[in-house]
Amino acid sequence: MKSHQGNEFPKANRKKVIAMKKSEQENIITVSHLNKEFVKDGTSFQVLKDIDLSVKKGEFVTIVGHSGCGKSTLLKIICGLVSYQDGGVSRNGHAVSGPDAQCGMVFQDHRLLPWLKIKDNIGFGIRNMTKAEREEHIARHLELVGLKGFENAYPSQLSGGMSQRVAIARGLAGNPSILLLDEPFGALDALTRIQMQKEILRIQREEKVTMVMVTHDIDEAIYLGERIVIMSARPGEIQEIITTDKYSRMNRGSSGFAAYKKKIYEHFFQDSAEFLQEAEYMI
Ligand SMILES: Nc1ncnc2c1ncn2[C@@H]1O[C@H](COP(=O)(O)OP(=O)(O)OP(=O)(O)O)[C@@H](O)[C@H]1O
Repeated sequence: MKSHQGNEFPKANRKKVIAMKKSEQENIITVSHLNKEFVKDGTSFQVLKDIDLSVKKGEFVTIVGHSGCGKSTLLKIICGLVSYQDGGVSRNGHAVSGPDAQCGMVFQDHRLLPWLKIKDNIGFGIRNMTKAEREEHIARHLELVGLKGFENAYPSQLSGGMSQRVAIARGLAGNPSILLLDEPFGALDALTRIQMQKEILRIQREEKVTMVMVTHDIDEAIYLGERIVIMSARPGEIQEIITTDKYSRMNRGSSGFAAYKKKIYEHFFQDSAEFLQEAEYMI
């Protein structure tokens, strides 16, 4: 494998991805034969191995896998925040060469700037707008995430769920065609989390944004994922991609939902049937 550390992106891959893209017009994200190594204490170790993943425009894809299998790294590579060794990554038909406004990202911790009001956190990256346009744009995004009236509040005055709403608004404020979400609801209580899952689907529908979400919550992965990507332990490889149907996915009590759950558990626990039985008994 060719070694490639730092923030440069392999030139050969750019051409390869652009050529490949012409035959796959409908894919807004294309990851092909991606490998990623990190170096720790002078020794390199492989984090991602031969990742092939295409995401269609408007799709909602979820990713599940063991801790440390490289899920966040994969999102950061797609976003252009982290470089890679081999393979190709393209967004909107262009090889990724760094972060840009076409791709927003939301992290588990909201990363709001505590000294800025909510409206200024959302508007932080907005350029090329008049003051009036900017204010209108921010107001629209606050309304989108259900926080109308909170423009002058500070992050410390918001709950965890509200802060994540602001982070989502900020991620969408640059009008990206892709929003990558890295465990965005991981720190929320169960009820707020379910509420946020509904909200993110509504937002995706209204904004027509393609979304890829990493989650540790298998129910969440099923409920949101039109396709669920299951990754192996490090080095992370794609083990299976499950395509879900809307009815089963969105009905948590349905037999279809339970079948998806069983299938996913089987990847992570050898005795999944026993595990599920035990879980039921304990309830
Ligand atoms: N910048 C870095 N330098 C060195 N090693 C890194 C770096 N970023 C991540 N790693 C390592 O790469 C591996 C994958 O990390 P990553 O955060 O992508 O995993 P993950 O699947 O998202 O984990 P989790 O589910 O626990 O968040 C881990 O072993 C991590 O320590």
